[in-house]
Amino acid sequence: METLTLKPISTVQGEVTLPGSKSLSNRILLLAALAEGETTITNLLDSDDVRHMLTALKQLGVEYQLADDNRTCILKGLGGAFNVSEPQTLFLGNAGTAVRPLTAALAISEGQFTVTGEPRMYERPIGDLIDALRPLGAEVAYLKDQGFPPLEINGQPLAGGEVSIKGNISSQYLTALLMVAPLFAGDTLIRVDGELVSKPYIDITLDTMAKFGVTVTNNNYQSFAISGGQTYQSPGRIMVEGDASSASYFLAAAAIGKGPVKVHGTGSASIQGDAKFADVLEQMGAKVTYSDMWIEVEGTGELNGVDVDLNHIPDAAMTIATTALFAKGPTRIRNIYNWRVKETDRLSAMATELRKVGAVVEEGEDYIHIEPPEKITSAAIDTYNDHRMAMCFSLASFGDADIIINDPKCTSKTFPTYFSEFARISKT
Ligand SMILES: O=C(O)C1=C[C@@H](OP(=O)(O)O)[C@@H](O)[C@H](O)C1
Ligand SMILES: C=C(OP(=O)(O)O)C(=O)O
Repeated sequence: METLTLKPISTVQGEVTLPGSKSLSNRILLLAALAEGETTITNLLDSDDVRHMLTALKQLGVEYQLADDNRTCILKGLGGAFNVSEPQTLFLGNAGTAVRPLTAALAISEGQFTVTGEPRMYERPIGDLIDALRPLGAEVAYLKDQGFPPLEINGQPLAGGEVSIKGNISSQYLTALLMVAPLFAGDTLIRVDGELVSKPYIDITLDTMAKFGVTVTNNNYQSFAISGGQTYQSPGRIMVEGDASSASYFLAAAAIGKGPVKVHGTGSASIQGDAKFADVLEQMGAKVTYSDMWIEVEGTGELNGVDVDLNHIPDAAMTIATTALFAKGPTRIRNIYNWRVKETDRLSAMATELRKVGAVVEEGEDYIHIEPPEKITSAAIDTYNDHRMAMCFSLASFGDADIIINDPKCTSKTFPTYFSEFARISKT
């Protein structure tokens, strides 16, 4: 196994141009494929999750040209759902933003499809989405465990209607249903059954749909009304915002060290919920400046632990867990049960690895409580094939000890060049 040794650093300083947002890249690619007209997508993320979406679209008959750097894509929309004569097996890795929306899109397309992925994807639930699609007439079968991929889908046009969906495990199921609802023959009313997690991701979905010409009536995230028989319309050109979750590591590093660090590509005008991550750093004591499309953080020399509900920013929330190593007093991150069904069981993985560097950690069913150590212990950090575990633990190198990151290349899911960017702004 490859490892990366991070030598102790004292500060970070500089500017980072963020790679494109994963959440936006995969939404835009799918809607551009379903839309009428040609779309030029710029600042597309070049990473595993997006590559899986691109490969799947090609298999589904979508024509596109990718620039040499994979960041500009000119895509010819189909003007409706997919229509494929040969059965297709789509390998979607561990990309939730590909598996969930594509499953819904395939369910309404003509053809026979098998959705496969990495072993971890077979442990990540999808039953709440299938339970919503089946009453509408979708034919989806589980090929292994009930409620989990791999899936076999016998696609066909659907009529729409009234449908309930659970949103307490992942917002991606609702996102998937919202994205296909305009293509149903008739009107649709989606009712969210119970609690909805990760709400800001629904804003990303609705905003992207609007950019492709479809308006949804959002009744306070409890129900959504969508007219049927619509066709998405290409906006012509569309630029992907910088990834706000990827920004969190650099901003937290500035809060721990001295900074300043300025990230370009996300800011107060961003549609991504994770752009609000810096508010938590501010609450901990950092100085934060927002402009529309950049964020700057400067350390003040004092970081305090916080007790926060971070359900709205589950990905960037992980960055607070390792920032907490350098805060005065304990930090508690609450309402994050669904960390358990992401790239790994992140509550368990985070607790295990934080303990290795000396923190005293309580792992609750849906929270984590972290007492920072007096001094960081040198450790080899396991990353569980989870890009965010690897990126979060780069922050532990602010202690006076070597930090070894096992399998650093797992950042390729969303940020293949992360460690070189981190090294570029690091000062020993
Ligand atoms: O819709 C999206 O783009 C995402 C939604 C979130 O998932 P959940 O809704 O499962 O929390 C987030 O963790 C994931 O990285 C991306
Ligand atoms: C949870 C994540 O990914 P996915 O889109 O696969 O759910 C993530 O990127 O942290």
